[in-house]
Amino acid sequence: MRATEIREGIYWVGAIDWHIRNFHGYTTNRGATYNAYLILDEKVTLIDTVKEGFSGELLERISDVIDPAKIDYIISNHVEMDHSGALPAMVRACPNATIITSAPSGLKGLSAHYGNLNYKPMKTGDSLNIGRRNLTFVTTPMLHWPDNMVTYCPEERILFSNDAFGQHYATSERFDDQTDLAVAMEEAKKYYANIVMCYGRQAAAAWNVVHELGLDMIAPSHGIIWRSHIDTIMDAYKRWSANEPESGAMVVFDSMWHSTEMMAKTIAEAFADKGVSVKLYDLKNTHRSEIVPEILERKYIAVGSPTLNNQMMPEVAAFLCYLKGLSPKNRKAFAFGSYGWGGQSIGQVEDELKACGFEICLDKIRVNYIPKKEDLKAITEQVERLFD
Ligand SMILES: Cc1cc2nc3c(=O)[nH]c(=O)nc-3n(C[C@H](O)[C@H](O)[C@H](O)COP(=O)(O)O)c2cc1C
Repeated sequence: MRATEIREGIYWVGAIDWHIRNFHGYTTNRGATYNAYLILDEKVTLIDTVKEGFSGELLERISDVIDPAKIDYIISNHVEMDHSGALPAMVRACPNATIITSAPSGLKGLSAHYGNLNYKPMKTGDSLNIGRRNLTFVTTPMLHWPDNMVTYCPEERILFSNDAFGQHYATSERFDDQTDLAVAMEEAKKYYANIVMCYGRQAAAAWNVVHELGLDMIAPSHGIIWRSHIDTIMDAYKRWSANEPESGAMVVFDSMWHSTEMMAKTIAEAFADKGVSVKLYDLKNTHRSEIVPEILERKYIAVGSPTLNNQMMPEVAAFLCYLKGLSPKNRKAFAFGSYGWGGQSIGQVEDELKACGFEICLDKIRVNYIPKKEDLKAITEQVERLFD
């Protein structure tokens, strides 16, 4: 396995996880990469490691350019195990290395995971001279763990951005201009929605700092490296972190016997008839991590569930729980569903939508058993009135 030179003396030495399809509950249909970068300078520096189980691949790629024992610094931009899992193996292979981490949270987090190693904590603005290059550290707390930081090399105008700007996308290509940009952007959007969205305020603050740097390259810890389409990904992050979609709708439901499904289709049609772009998702067929990216660009969210044993459907509950955690802002929402007798699910869905902080823009829509033509007509009129 070979290293890929991304700039003179700077190599990608990460691992490609072609087969992973579930990353802590997030579907990764295109696999993933764990990116690590090796800088050859007076002090040999490794930026991030890889997930445990891929340390052999990391060591093989490093060995393609240098004896790993010569590494002086291992920079750990983020404690999470997809970036630090190979740290124990690296410490064994590079006995003289100092581990650079953020202060205080990186130090605390790495110590909790790996015990007492040779750590050197850094604060925002601290720099490390490694020879003809300097590396400057900027902590980015809660983007998306307390310990996160990014590493900037001013001489190369490269930002090693860790999870920011990443995508779960296994490819043999390393750069944005070597692969299909639409796919990279789709995966970047999915990554932002599932991992970063709940920290939109921090993302917007980080965006302002990164924007000033005039970068040649953004080298994240997952997926392809941005060099030809930096503006495209920066513009998308600005839009997503603003969290203020102007239009668009999505209808998300589960259904046992198709009544709630009929209501969902009617609601979707009503949005479309009003010229509002709409997406319809059946939670039986689409995983929640594939639905949430759509929320980034949509203002209206309608969620439907029939009543099952006095409750909403478990898939709907899981979706709403996930959504609440991701906390999209400035959305309008309403609940709907079919029921047999008590019909508690629809109120439960509405309560959860309120708990998400959404404005309830329509009274909950309830239909007893199978919707009749008049019920569906009434639903259409209710939704259309939103735009009168
Ligand atoms: C296993 C089961 C449990 C149900 N429990 C309730 C219930 O507790 N309260 C209620 O109002 N309706 C209950 N129902 C009735 C459904 O909510 C009703 O049939 C509804 O029309 C189903 O909508 P759907 O076609 O979208 O699945 C239950 C139905 C089934 C199959």
